[in-house]
Parts: sequence; C-alpha cells; structure tokens
Amino acid sequence: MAKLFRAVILGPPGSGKGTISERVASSFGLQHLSSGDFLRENIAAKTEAGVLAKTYIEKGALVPDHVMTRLMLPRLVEMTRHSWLLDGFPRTLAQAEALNSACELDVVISLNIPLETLKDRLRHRWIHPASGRVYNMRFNPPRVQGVDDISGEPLIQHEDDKPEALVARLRHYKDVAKPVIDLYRAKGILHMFSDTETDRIWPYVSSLLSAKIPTDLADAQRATTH
Ligand SMILES: Nc1nc2c(ncn2[C@@H]2O[C@H](COP(=O)(O)OP(=O)(O)OP(=O)(O)O)[C@@H](O)[C@H]2O)c(=O)[nH]1
Ligand SMILES: Nc1ccn([C@H]2C[C@H](O)[C@@H](COP(=O)(O)OP(=O)(O)O)O2)c(=O)n1
Repeated sequence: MAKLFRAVILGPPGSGKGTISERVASSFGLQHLSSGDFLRENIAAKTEAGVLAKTYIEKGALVPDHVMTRLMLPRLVEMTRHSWLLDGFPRTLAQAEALNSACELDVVISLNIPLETLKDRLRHRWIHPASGRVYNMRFNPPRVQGVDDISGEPLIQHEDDKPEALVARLRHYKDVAKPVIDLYRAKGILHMFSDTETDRIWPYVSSLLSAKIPTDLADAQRATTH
C-alpha cells in the first residue's frame, strides 16, 4: 500500500485555510479535518469537550491544549488509514508536540495574509452551520443572499468573526503561531505562502502537493473520494 500522506495547513483566522483545504481535498483526495468545524460539531452535540470549548470560543480565546489534543488525536486515529490534511490544528507548540508524538507530517503549509485582508474577508464571511459550507459576499457569494446554495437553509456569521472578537483572535494567533512555524521550519517541512488572494496562492500549493504526493497515492485517493 502506498505510503499515506499527512499535511497540516496553518494560518490566522480568515487566511483561507478552509478554502484551500477544500480544493486540496477535491484535487488530491486527502481527507480534510477542520478543527474549527469539528469543535462546532462537538458544541452542537453538547459533548463534554464541546461544552467546555464553547466557553472559550465565545470569548474569542483558544481552547486549552489538553482539550484540543484530547479531541483531535482520537479523531486522527479513526483516520489512520487515510491521507489527510489537518486545518486549524495544531495551533500551539504544545498541540504540535502532541501531534508530532502521534504521527509524522510530510508537509506544513503556512498562509501569511495581511491583517486588513483578514478583517475584510471575515466581515463578509457567511457559513451554513450544518454543512460547514463557507461563502463570502465578495469572493464566493451564495446564489441567494443569506441562503445556502444546496440546502436552502439560512446562512449565519460566526460570533468569533465579529470585529470585537476577531481582534483578540488575531493578536493571540500571532503569539502562539510563531513557535509552531519555527518548529516545522526547523524540521524542513514548512512551506510559507503570502498573498492577498487565494486564487493566486492556489497554483503554488497545488504544484507543491503534486510534487510531494506520490501519483499512485493521489490517484488511489481520488478514486475513493469521488
Ligand atoms: N475576497 C476574498 N475572500 C476570500 C479569499 N479566499 C477565501 N476568502 C473568503 O474569506 C473567508 C475566510 O476564508 P476561510 O477559508 O474560511 O479561512 P480560514 O482560514 O479557514 O478561516 P478560519 O476557519 O476562521 O480559520 C471566507 O468567507 C472565504 O470564502 C480571497 O482570495 N479573496
Ligand atoms: N486548535 C484550535 C482550533 C480552533 N480553536 C477555536 C478558536 C477558534 O476561533 C474557533 C473556531 O476555529 P476556526 O478554525 O473555525 O477559527 P479560526 O481559525 O480561529 O478563524 O475554535 C482553538 O481554540 N484551537
């Protein structure tokens, strides 16, 4: 069986991790695990981790490392037979070290997007909570404003996307992300991308993964996910 491929995408809120992850999943057949979506599923399901995480997210704070690690690592064990792309985890050095003890990563993609671009994007982000589908009134608007294209259900904006919560998240992101980025740079697996447009970053991400993911593995995974 071809060696499985493990990747992480890092970036501040609104940097396009989810947007690029969806393109990676459909182009290369990797399973996309968004820590934010997984947290929101747990919050909606009122699991023990979800109830605890909610108290932090509502304040625009990060969920404690032990809660995130205890939530994410078992989920990765369930995905052990798949190649995957992890989005939004690890977020801190402690989470990165816990992940590194559980598995070896092949590539870490880090998105470096200007602050004003992030604020503008999240101001216009609308989400369909049940599916996690993401829209943007400027970048990829729904056919009908405020309505999910597929289900017809209402779109919402995340509380923590609101400017007052966002500033706290962006400031905090910078503090905690640096040691994680330094760790993966030291491991020689970090690939940094800077731009204000996802459509300009995507071709570089795509060619990086085309070079890194063995063709037979990508073909096999595309076959299983389509
Ligand atoms: N204008 C514009 N909007 C974009 C671009 N790329 C993504 N977006 C939108 O910006 C918002 C943030 O993109 P996401 O992919 O959700 O970013 P993220 O890094 O996953 O965000 P978090 O889940 O908050 O960490 C969404 O509404 C996207 O549709 C872009 O190149 N230009
Ligand atoms: N490793 C993680 C991932 C998400 N969180 C919390 C904090 C985030 O604002 C919310 C939502 O995650 P999501 O990835 O959707 O949000 P941002 O990347 O921060 O924009 O979950 C966390 O505390 N630790």
